Amino acid sequence: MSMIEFHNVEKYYGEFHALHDINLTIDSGETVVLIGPSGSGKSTLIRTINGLETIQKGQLIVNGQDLAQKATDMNRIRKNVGMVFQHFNLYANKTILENIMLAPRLVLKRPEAENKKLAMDLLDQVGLVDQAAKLPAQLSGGQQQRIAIARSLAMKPKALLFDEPTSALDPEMIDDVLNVMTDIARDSAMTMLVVTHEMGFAREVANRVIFMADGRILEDDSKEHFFNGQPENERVRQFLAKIITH
Ligand SMILES: Nc1ncnc2c1ncn2[C@@H]1O[C@H](COP(=O)(O)OP(=O)(O)OP(=O)(O)O)[C@@H](O)[C@H]1O
Repeated sequence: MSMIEFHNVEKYYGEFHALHDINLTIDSGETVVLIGPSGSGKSTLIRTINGLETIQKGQLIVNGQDLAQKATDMNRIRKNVGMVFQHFNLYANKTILENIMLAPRLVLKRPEAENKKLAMDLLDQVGLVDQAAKLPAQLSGGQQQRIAIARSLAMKPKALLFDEPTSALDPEMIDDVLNVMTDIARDSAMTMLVVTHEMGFAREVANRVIFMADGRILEDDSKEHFFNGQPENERVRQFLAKIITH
């Protein structure tokens, strides 16, 4: 079953044409990595999926709902589709535990004891159970990002979108975050769409790799073909040669 479907989608920022004729289907349970040069539209594409950006043309269906229809309830979409941002976006004045418990309490009305138990289990899963009472600023960037992931998981979403989750981190913290993401990709049935420059992660866990440039999808391929075969497109080959030698 498909979780996300783009049909001939076009996106403009004023006059600027940011997404050109996007056609893309992501099935439930797939892990898809989205790569491409800076400014190619990766963030824009991912942000349209939970309505943070609107599209001007075409059709975008998420979890069976057409985002262009007025009757579509964006809150329901966001309940089912979580997002992890580059800069964590934790609530600065709330404890780590509260950060995780807040949305399930307010949106899902999950009973308090059950909510707390799930939050503690998730803290355990991301290796930070001893940090529950702290404030976000008392944690490292890598720890904050793992909390942001736990917070998204607390909503039990069907899909998780990651927008460059490790680009703001010091190098020594990147693996801790990627390991958490790898475990989710392997152990859960969740759909994951990940914008990242971490090719090791893509090689290890992606089912598919998508390459964008200038607002267009130039390549949409199985991981095996993408890394082992020769991508058809010259720009994709150049991009790969550059990042892999770095
Ligand atoms: N709110 C906005 N208003 C106008 N233009 C925008 C806006 N957001 C993005 N853009 C433009 O759209 C294009 C695509 O941006 P986007 O952030 O989606 O690219 P990206 O591939 O995610 O880049 P990066 O890897 O640098 O984050 C860029 O040219 C950018 O300047």
